[in-house]
Amino acid sequence: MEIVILEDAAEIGRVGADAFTDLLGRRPQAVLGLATGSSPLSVYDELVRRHEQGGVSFAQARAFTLDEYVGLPKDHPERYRNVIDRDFVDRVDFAPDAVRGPDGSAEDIPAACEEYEAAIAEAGGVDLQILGIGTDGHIAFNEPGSSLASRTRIKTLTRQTRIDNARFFGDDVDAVPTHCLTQGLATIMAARHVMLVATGSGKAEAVHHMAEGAVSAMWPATILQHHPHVTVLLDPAAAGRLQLANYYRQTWEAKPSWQGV
Ligand SMILES: N[C@@H]1[C@@H](O)[C@H](O)[C@@H](COP(=O)(O)O)O[C@@H]1O
Repeated sequence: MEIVILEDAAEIGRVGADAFTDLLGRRPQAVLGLATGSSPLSVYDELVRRHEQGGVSFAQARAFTLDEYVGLPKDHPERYRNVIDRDFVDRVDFAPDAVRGPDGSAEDIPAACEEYEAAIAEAGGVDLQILGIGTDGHIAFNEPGSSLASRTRIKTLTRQTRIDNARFFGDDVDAVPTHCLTQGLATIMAARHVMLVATGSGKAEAVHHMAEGAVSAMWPATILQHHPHVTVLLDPAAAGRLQLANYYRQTWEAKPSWQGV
């Protein structure tokens, strides 16, 4: 796991966008994994800026999103599919239907989850997956206790996650759906490169467990310790509880400039 402690969200945006730009330069048909939430926004904003300047195109790429609330109407502004369209997809040049997400309004939920897994596999798997992390160490919506071998499925959201996300639902925790569909931990682990972004002191404990704690379903992001290519982009506040922070800083400073994340 490569831990990179950067100055602020703007620098995270630049380093994160470099990984996408390099990949799409080498492989325009790359398969991307997109995440909703505030953490990836600086990366998306930087990619949009580069796209507008002609520096990167998504026209041949495909993408899969991580998760979706169950039961929100298609036009609900907080439906994750609408959020990712607004935050990123509609601001660049993806082809129509190039971006897919789990179908939270499917009548047959288990069949929709199986189909989603099959679609990712058929596309050849995800080349680069961007991720945020929850304050309790969840990734996508894999809450504590999730099977480390899980695949796309329906999950019940924890009270904490519903409280964390109530800010998007007029601060009304009861308006936050109780269930979601989410890629499983094994689905995420199959991505060839995982890039996790975290900012702010609220994420410091989860980040410490993820990078330096014991691998456990209680902190689902710890499964990433078993992944061969993970890049973690942090601001100093999110890195605030890392025991090896000085070592991570030295490693990044000593990295040859030609070598990307
Ligand atoms: N399902 C999403 C996660 O994918 C996201 O990582 C997390 C943190 O969100 P934020 O980046 O806004 O802190 O929130 C939600 O629970």
